[in-house]
Amino acid sequence: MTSKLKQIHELPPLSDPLESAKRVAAYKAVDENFPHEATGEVVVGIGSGSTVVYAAERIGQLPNKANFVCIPTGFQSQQLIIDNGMKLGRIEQYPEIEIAFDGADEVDYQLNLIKGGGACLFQEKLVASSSKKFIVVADFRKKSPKHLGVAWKKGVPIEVVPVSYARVLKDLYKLGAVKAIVRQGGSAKAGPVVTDNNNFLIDADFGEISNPQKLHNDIKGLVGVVETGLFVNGIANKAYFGESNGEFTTQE
Ligand SMILES: O=C(CO)[C@H](O)[C@H](O)COP(=O)(O)O
Repeated sequence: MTSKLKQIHELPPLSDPLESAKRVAAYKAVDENFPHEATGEVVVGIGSGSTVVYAAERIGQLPNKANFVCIPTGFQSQQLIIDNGMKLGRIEQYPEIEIAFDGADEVDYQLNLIKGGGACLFQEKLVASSSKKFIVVADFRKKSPKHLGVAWKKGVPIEVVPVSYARVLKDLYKLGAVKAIVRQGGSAKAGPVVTDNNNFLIDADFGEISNPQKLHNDIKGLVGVVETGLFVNGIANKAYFGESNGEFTTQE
């Protein structure tokens, strides 16, 4: 069925080269991993952010898209599914997902990720950890030369129950954070960002993270923490990176 689709090299480049990099990563990830020939129902996870927009666009171009049930990771992703004419499902109905596509803020050499720059980390982790195959789509800026905390300098996003934020901030400093702040809405909203789950987000900078699994476990053990943006322990199967020269690279 892929042969009926326009191939990526047949498409005109986008005006912003960074957008072209995101598109090539996402289209290639879908083309090479999506079960195109499936005739029965396929449950697909759709992540959040600006790169996964192109993955949803590509899946929406498939002629058998009526067979797919797409599980969102938040409000933006729900809109993406609807806008691309795909069937929307809920994780409560489909707790087992065949394949999920999502972006990342940083990817290390072992395919550990920092996610949550778009404030959707909890549902993103729920969907990714419920998927048999989890494919990351990103542009070249997201690759870390080695550890997490090198390319992404804004800190590890952590979703917390609102009433616990002050306590968690103190505890994060005890765990070694050099800076921890409650994410603010800025000019778009006075006060903190409120997630799709009605929680707050803390961004905690731990510098270069040599043991992301341990850091995740330590943060997850704090009272008030719902989830961390450290995606570790082999959760991601493969990453596609759009490069600045219009090509793509992979890591698995
Ligand atoms: O984790 C995320 C949202 O919570 C995004 O996937 C991450 O921020 C990457 O976004 P983009 O593709 O726009 O760079």
